[in-house]
Amino acid sequence: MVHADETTDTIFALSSGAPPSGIAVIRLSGPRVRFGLEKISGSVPPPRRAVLRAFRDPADGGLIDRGLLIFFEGPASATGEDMAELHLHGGRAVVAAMLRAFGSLDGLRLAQAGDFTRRAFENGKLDLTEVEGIADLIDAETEAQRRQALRQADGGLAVLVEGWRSRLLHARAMIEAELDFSDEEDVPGSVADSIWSDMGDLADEVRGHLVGAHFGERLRSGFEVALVGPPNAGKSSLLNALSRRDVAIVTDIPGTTRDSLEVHLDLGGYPVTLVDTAGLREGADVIEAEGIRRARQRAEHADLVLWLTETGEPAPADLRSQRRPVWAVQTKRDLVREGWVNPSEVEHSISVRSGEGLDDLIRSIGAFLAEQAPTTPSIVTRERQRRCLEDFLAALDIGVKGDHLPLELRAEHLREAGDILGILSGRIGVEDVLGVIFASFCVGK
Ligand SMILES: Nc1nc2c(ncn2[C@@H]2O[C@H](COP(=O)(O)OP(=O)(O)OP(=O)(O)O)[C@@H](O)[C@H]2O)c(=O)[nH]1
Ligand SMILES: [K+]
Ligand SMILES: [Mg+2]
Repeated sequence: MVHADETTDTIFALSSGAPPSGIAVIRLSGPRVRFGLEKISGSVPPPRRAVLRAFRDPADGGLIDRGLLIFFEGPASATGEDMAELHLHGGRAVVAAMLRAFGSLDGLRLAQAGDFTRRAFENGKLDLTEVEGIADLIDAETEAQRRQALRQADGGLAVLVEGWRSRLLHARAMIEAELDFSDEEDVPGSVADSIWSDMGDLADEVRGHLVGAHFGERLRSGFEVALVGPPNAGKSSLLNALSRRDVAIVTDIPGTTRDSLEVHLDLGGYPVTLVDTAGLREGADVIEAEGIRRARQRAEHADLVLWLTETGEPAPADLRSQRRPVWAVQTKRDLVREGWVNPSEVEHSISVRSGEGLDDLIRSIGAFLAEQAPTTPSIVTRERQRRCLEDFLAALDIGVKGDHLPLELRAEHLREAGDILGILSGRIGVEDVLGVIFASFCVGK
């Protein structure tokens, strides 16, 4: 897994945001960090102490900037290698000159996306689920996302997996011992019985963590709320009102929206993808019919469907037949006409024009999402993690429930289960997964 050419290089990159900014942070990692610091700032400061230094161009000694310098001595650093941080003035030219100066030094190169985190992973500072947590922490846009990502970056899943792995190793060792002894005819009793009951408990524990997996994955990627209803119901108007932008075209012509359109919102700390769809009606032209097909499809995959009509009538049966809830929402409350359902009788009644009912609707959606949250926070947040744990359970269950199988075969399934945990934490066989995960990072992380 360790590539000699990559780890012998010393990497550097701008780790703070795009200049100009108040301060820019350039990070370095690798065996030639000391050499780089000597060339640029004259000497290597004592580890973990911020010192004020002049940074000079190694070519002509010209002053580039003055700023803070911190040296971290490996292996007690984020990557496990020697590292340094330079805090500079965050001007474009300052940053460019500094990067150019480091690039002119032998054995130093600009880092690629995710290089620093990759080294931390390869040097055993992080397991793969922690790496995934860090990626999510950087991407987190809402409070609930931040908390979930931090739990994972902090080793929430990694610690569990490590515990499961050692229980599995213990079980396998006991079974190996039993297999060895069973050659001798007169060994009494069987240790394996207690082992299998512990493995059964382990399976239940993992199953428990999978219960919240769907919520965890949705919290990471966003919950989908679909706006569905007949033409002119006011779907696009509601999308615009909730996102406080003119995202969708609104006209009094039925069939204005022909394709699905989405916006990302923060509703009560939860990430929500709000989807506007084409109005559902019979006898539409080819383009509109395709839009209607997509609308139904989006509704099928949504976590919540809002059925918008001017009358507040319930949604058609086929929309309500699926598992996720469908709320009937009466629109244009400001226009409520005689003979129509009294707004006090429908659950949600709104007017985009007057603003009535909008806050209530937002609150209800937030409360609905909060209700979905499992009582213990979900620790599984990605499809990759969930699939690993499902495969793990499948292998473990064959072992646990296989009293009719020879002990060797049951033990073999435990070995397989252990390998799957290794894939989950990134210990084995994951080169292809690694490429994808690290490429999703920014340069300098
Ligand atoms: N009075 C009033 N008019 C509204 C309200 N909401 C929407 N409208 C009007 O209703 C008409 C249709 O609104 P849209 O948001 O385009 O409706 P839609 O459901 O997206 O329509 P399609 O995309 O054609 O299916 C527009 O003329 C809006 O201005 C409201 O709360 N009160
Ligand atoms: K319309
Ligand atoms: Mg529309």
